[in-house]
Order: sequence, then C-alpha cells, then structure tokens
Amino acid sequence: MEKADVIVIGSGQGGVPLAVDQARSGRRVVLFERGALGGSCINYGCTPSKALLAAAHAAGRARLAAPLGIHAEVTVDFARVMERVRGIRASFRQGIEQRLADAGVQIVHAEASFAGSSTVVGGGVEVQAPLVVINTGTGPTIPELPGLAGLPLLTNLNIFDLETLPRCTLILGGGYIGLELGQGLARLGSEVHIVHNHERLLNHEEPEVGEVLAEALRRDGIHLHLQSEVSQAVYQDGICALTLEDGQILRGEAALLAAAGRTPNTAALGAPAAGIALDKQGYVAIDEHFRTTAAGVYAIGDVARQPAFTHVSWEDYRRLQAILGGEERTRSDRVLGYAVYTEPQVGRVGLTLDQALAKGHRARSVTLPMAHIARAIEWGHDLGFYRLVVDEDTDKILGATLVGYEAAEIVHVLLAHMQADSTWKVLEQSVHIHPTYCEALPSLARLLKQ
Ligand SMILES: Cc1cc2nc3c(=O)[nH]c(=O)nc-3n(C[C@H](O)[C@H](O)[C@H](O)COP(=O)(O)OP(=O)(O)OC[C@H]3O[C@@H](n4cnc5c(N)ncnc54)[C@H](O)[C@@H]3O)c2cc1C
Ligand SMILES: NC(=O)c1ccc[n+]([C@@H]2O[C@H](COP(=O)([O-])OP(=O)(O)OC[C@H]3O[C@@H](n4cnc5c(N)ncnc54)[C@H](O)[C@@H]3O)[C@@H](O)[C@H]2O)c1
Repeated sequence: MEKADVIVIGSGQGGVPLAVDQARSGRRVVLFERGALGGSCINYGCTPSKALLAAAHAAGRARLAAPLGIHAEVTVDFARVMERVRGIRASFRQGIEQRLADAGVQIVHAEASFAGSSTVVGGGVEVQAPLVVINTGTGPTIPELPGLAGLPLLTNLNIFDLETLPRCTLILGGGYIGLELGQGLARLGSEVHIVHNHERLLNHEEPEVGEVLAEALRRDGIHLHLQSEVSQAVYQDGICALTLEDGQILRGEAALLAAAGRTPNTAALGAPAAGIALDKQGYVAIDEHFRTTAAGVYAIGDVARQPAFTHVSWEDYRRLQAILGGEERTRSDRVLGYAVYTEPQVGRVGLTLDQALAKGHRARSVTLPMAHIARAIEWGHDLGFYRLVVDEDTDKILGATLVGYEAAEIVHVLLAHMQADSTWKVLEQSVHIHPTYCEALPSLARLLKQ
C-alpha cells in the first residue's frame, strides 16, 4: 500500500486547484479520476455548452434581426460548430493536465472506492492518507419512464460528440440544461420539443422568469409541452415515439435528450461502508466545514449538494483550504450568484422576495420591465425585467433577478454591492453610464423611493 499526505477523488472544479495547492506546498498528493481530467465543467458542462451557445446565439440574433431592418439568411455549418466546441474543450483539458503535472500531483486514471475511511483503491493502486477530499460531482438522472431504459439517449455526457445535427430533438426537462441546449439546438436548426413536468419552465425561479423564457423559446420555434410527462417511449431505427400523459404522441426521426436533473456520483465510492454517510438522495452528507461523518474525509462541490455551479465548487476549494489552514470559515456565508445562458439570459443573486420574507426579513421588491429601459428599446430587446429585493430595516440589497440581454454580466453589479455590504441607497446615488443596461440599475433602486 502507498502512503500519501492527501487523496483527491475526482478532478472537478474544486478538486484540481486543491490538489495543485496541496502539492505545491510540498505534500504528496494522489488524485483519482475515472474520466477526462477537468470534470463536468470542462468536458461536458459549462465550456462546451457555452461554446455551442456562442454559435447558436449568433445564428439566433441574425435570424431575429428583421425588426431592425436586417434580413439575414443563416446557414449553419454544424460540423464546424462542433469542431470548434471540441477544440476549446481539448485546450482547456490540456491546461488542467499541465497544471497537475507541473505541481507534481500523482494521477491515477481509474475509478476510486474506499477500502476504509483513509484508504482509497482504484486501477490496481491502493493509497492511504490522513486527508481525503471527495469531489466526484454528479451525472445525468435518467427518468424511470416506461420504455426509456436502454434507448439511445443523449445526455450532457455525449451530446458534445455529435457530428450531425439531429433533425428533431425531444428534450425531457425544462431546467437549465434543457433550456440552454434546447435553445442552442433550435437556433442551430433542429426542431426542438421540450417536455417539462411543471406548468412553468425553470420552476425553481420566480414565475415571471419561466414565463419570459417560454415566450422567448416560442419565438425560436421551440414546441413547449408544459405540465407534461412521458407515459411511454419507443425508439427504433432513429424513429422515436413519445406518448405524453395527455395522449399526444410526438413521433418522428428524432434524438432524445435527458435533461431531467442530476444524480450524485457516489455509487462507486463505497462510502457508507467506510463510515461516510450519504443523504437520502445519495449526496455526501457534510457539515458547515465540509466534514463528512468520517474523520479526515471532506467533500466539496456538487457531490456534497452544494449549489451545482462551477464557481461554487471552486469557492468550496478556497474555503476548505482556509479551514485546513486553521482559519474560521464556513460553507454557507457566500453571496450566491448564478445565471442561465439562454437569450434572454437570467442573472440571479441572493434571495428572491419570497425567500427573504421566509427568512424573516422585512423585505420589499421593485421591478422595472425591459420595455422601460432606453438601451433595450434601442437594441430591440423587449423581453425581460430587472427586480431588486431589499431589507426595509437596513436598506441592504438582499437579492436580484435580472432577465434580459447579457443579464449574467450585469448582475455582477449587484453581486459586488452585496459583497461590499452596500445599500440600495448607494446604488441609487451611483451615476451609471448612458445608454447602458447597467444605467437601469440606479433607476430600479429609485423606484424604492416612491
Ligand atoms: C451541460 C451543463 C452545463 C453547465 N453549465 C454551467 C455553467 O454555465 N455555469 C456553472 O457555474 N455551472 C454549470 N454547470 C454545472 C457545473 O458543471 C458543475 O457544477 C461543476 O462542474 C462542479 O462540479 P464538481 O467540481 O462538483 O465536480 P465535476 O466537475 O462534476 O467533477 C467530478 C469528477 O469526478 C470524477 N469521478 C466521479 N466518480 C469518481 C470515482 N469514483 N473515482 C474517480 N473519479 C470519479 C468524474 O469523472 C468527474 O471528472 C453545468 C453542468 C452541465 C451538466
Ligand atoms: N448556467 C448554468 O449555471 C448551468 C447550466 C446547466 C446546468 N447547470 C447545473 O446543472 C444542474 C442540472 O441541470 P438540469 O437542467 O439537468 O436539472 P434541473 O433540476 O435544473 O432541471 C430539470 C427539470 O426537469 C424536470 N423533470 C424531471 N423529470 C422529468 C420528466 N420525467 N419529464 C419532464 N420533466 C422532468 C424537473 O421538474 C426539473 O425542473 C442545475 O441544477 C445547475 O445547477 C448549471
């Protein structure tokens, strides 16, 4: 058996920098990875999806430019789109490999499992270390629907390997992945149907968010089947027939994409036998300091049911590093921002009004429709709104929801105010540049004076 100072399982967004930092400080680090180095984000998540969306949105903007007096005929070279996507993915992956190699991390390209709380085995290697960090992420959930098992499904794991654009794509799930990839494939020329089992898309967000996105997706020609589930799936020789609960049958030459949520990658770990407790859904149970139920074993990122975003997993690493270095940090005092990269985008930070009220804040919200923003009128962006939630006792900004052009960028203005513990009055007094989208943020705050 080999001895090491640190074992990292999974080369996700937290595991890689942690392994590198630990190795750079002179410790012997062994990292187990069963797939491609760099985890979901680089290989089958953020990077390829956003590279695909760059092409798709270029096509979509050109097609929707008629109201500006521009009539474009769009031709999509799907093979070139995907070649570029895979090229970016390969270069990012190579960067990770180089970082790990430069730091002297020993990599075991194999699936890891626990042979005791401080002993990990995989690929014929057995290693023991006083510190083990689990960063194994999640994989796609395949819904248990009659006929679905064994069908040639697309998931986020294989969709970026497509060589040809599906003529038609049927998507199960109207969450982040379903909407981003659905709009992406539609804008590249596929006929897209999204089957979603709630009355609104992105049902975890405020109702208006899903309503705006539904309108935007319909303008892209996407067929939405809301409050709907598949009762039977049949797939043969490229022809798919999905029977929906209302009896409607979606039939044709189609690809099927499962975008119905995530399942933690813990099945192979043998964690419970090593004294590492999982929760009911199989996520690793952790405390405020990322500690699992086994001494010396920590978990970070998606597998620990942290909000499933790359920047959260990365920030988990930074916090865990600080905790291991003796600092008093916890995992839950962050200002959480995130975004959905549809067009229009959704930029979110902090609490919604309902969440703020539920937490006991005396909270209030104000909303500015996109149609009242000069920049939006000039650019012809009529869909969306900006919403701000504040604490009436302290004037602190508690959260914001922005739906509109590049909202993922613009929301950082509010994130910075929140991180700095600033108030809506400071925002209201700021003189933002005309004519920008950000100019609307002090105007939004000004509504609180009425
Ligand atoms: C299509 C898609 C788009 C996304 N877009 C965004 C986005 O735009 N912005 C954003 O912030 N987030 C996005 N996400 C979420 C983001 O990818 C994850 O939150 C992020 O990758 C954090 O993951 P992680 O560090 O927890 O682990 P991961 O990145 O999932 O890495 C886990 C690694 O562990 C390995 N592994 C698993 N089990 C074992 C084992 N037993 N032994 C050895 N290795 C193992 C896996 O192979 C994998 O490489 C997206 C996700 C998807 C699927
Ligand atoms: N922009 C980003 O940051 C980004 C992009 C993609 C993914 N992600 C991360 O990945 C996670 C997973 O994304 P996701 O879209 O797979 O999951 P999700 O949980 O966001 O959405 C899945 C949706 O599918 C619906 N659903 C489940 N089973 C269904 C069925 N049988 N038929 C119809 N609908 C069904 C659910 O109601 C749910 O709303 C997200 O939570 C997010 O954190 C982030």
